[in-house]
Amino acid sequence: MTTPLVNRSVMLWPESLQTDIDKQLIEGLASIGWQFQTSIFKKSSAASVGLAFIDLASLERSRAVLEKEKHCQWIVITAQEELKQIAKRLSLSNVYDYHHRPVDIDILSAMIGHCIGMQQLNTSEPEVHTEGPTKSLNLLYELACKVAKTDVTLLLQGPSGSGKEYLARYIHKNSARHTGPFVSLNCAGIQATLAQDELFGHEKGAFTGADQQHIGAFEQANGGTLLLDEIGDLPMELQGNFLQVLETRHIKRVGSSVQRPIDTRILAASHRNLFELVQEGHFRLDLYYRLNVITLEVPPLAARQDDILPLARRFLLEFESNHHVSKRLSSDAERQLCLHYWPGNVRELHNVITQAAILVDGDIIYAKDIQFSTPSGSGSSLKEHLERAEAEHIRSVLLAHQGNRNKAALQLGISRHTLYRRIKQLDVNA
Ligand SMILES: Nc1ncnc2c1ncn2[C@@H]1O[C@H](COP(=O)(O)OP(=O)(O)OP(=O)(O)O)[C@@H](O)[C@H]1O
Repeated sequence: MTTPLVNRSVMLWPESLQTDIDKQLIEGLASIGWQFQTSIFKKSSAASVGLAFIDLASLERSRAVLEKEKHCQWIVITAQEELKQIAKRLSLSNVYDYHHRPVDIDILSAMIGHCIGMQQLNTSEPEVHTEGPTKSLNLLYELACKVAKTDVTLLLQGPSGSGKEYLARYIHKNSARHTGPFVSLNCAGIQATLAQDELFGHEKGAFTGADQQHIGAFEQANGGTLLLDEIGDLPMELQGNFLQVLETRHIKRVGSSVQRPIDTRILAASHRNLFELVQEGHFRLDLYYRLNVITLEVPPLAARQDDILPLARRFLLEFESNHHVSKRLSSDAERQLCLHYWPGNVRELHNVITQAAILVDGDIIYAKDIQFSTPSGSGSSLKEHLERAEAEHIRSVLLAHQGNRNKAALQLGISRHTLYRRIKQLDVNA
């Protein structure tokens, strides 16, 4: 059953528009019922779709904002002559569509409605995954499925872009909480005062400028799951409060003395080794032990070669269902993808495929159409490529076991002696 379309909120970027044509477009959309939100950094926003007016001059700043606002699907509007270049250089997975001026209001309105509808479909009828694309992910996803049935706090580790949030969403969808909200909060780079507000919320009048009550992430995710991404960056002064929430399952809004119960499953993710942060004095040991009950380790894409083509095809199918255009990879393009080292992991693969699908006119993507945003591994031999993947995998397994070589060797299925030898030969930096 489809949820009725009740959400008419649309995010707007930039917050104040420069051209009269764009202002008129927004006024026109507002006159037919769309409500615009301009406080782009407010996590409590109801909008899951945004309009972004981008030109080449503002591209870099806009990209940073759109990338940060990844819970939102963006419809990008540009000048006709800049469209192709912007599509090529922006290439973000949360860009839903591109339009150039002059924009037809009715078409844009239908597109916004369609985008919201697609997201409601995705959240109201969650796809339940039963297996990952490779054997290594199958094991990981099987374990995730088991722990999804419990409410235990989990730590998800793995390099940036490897799929930690994807795994967190999978756990949420396969849990008894799947009809509740999934909220993701990135702790990286938030100042302590702002982070406290984002996590715990505040009462009206709690501080100068608090003219409205704000519900924090713990409460927004009530009945569902909260992912605290980059937990290693949570300011030290808030780590104690967070530990207390994990233990008491109560929170206190800023400016309130009332302890409120929360029914929120908490997942924490990090691309950094939390134990190292503990040793450096940046992360509390007691919180580390509280989080480290079960750790799920997502390997880098370079260490799961078998994933590259199934994922690439999955992204093309996703493109087809969003844009109603079918594209496929030639065998030389597939070879090219397999030779790349993917330092940006699955996110990079997603971007490369989406960009190629947008830019190629025909229905086949050839090797020449594939453009990597990171240095290509295609010049290296297969041996070099495999060695890099092996080194990366050994490094991530060692990190998962806080450098314990006995445990790492056991997980890797090799002897301790072989592990020592490979660390030396491959110059693994763990
Ligand atoms: N198994 C998968 N199948 C399909 N898409 C995937 C898969 N894993 C990751 N992705 C996609 O790859 C991109 C990056 O994944 P995700 O955001 O989960 O990575 P991450 O490890 O949380 O990154 P970061 O540490 O930077 O937050 C997303 O667009 C996600 O949808």
